[in-house]
Amino acid sequence: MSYFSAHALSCVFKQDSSQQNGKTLFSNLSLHLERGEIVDLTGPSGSGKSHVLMALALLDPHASAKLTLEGRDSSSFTPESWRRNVVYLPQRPVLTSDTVLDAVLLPFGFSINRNAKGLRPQTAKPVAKQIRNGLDELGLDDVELVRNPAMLSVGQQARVCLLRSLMLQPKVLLSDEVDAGLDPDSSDKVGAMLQNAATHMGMAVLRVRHRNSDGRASRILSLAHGRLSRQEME
Ligand SMILES: Nc1ncnc2c1ncn2[C@@H]1O[C@H](COP(=O)(O)OP(=O)(O)OP(=O)(O)O)[C@@H](O)[C@H]1O
Repeated sequence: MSYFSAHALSCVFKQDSSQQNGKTLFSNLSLHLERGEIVDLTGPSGSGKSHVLMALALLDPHASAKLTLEGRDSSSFTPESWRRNVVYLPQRPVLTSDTVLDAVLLPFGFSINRNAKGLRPQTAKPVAKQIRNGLDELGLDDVELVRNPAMLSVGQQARVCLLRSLMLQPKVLLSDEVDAGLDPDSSDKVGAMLQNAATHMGMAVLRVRHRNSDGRASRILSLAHGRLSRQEME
């Protein structure tokens, strides 16, 4: 039994209200991820990689699939609890909070800014320290916790979003080109942090990447013309 599996993974854009004559982006794909495994997903632009990831997180209304996590069918989860376990990290960073700190804490439903209500100071300090350390590890040591995320570059925002996703400690992380616009050193830091999460937390990571292999993935899958195939490792 695989840690995470997808069968009959399909994405069809319906053209009319009768739900007939749709455009099929992909159909009947299968994939699996083992605990603590990093797998890369490559393929031409527009081949549907993002839609695969969104389908796995039950975020794509055009997609259908039979999904299991640790042997449990996705239908036995609420969509919310599935998405707490299977987190999609989108290609375009979305940070709406006023500070980097609040942006990272947003999914936890609390704030430790000046008007903090929900978190006791003895909890707030270690969490802020953990976020600080995470940002430093990702090469964001010059980004203050009080900085407005809108003032960050896209590559910086992407790494803040990555840290936020990792702090949720999902069982599966679906990472959509998080290192796309980064220099090689920053990209390596992102890879190292994902590897750390896989090794020490057992997180299964599926990464959409256009870069050359960084040696961290155990398998590389390629999506092209609606088909998923395993690529030879270099
Ligand atoms: N409503 C729609 N109707 C028909 N086709 C659509 C629709 N929405 C998206 N598509 C198609 O889906 C594809 C985009 O898929 P996706 O964004 O998953 O690709 P990708 O492989 O992640 O691309 P990239 O590498 O450029 O990010 C495109 O081919 C686009 O034409």
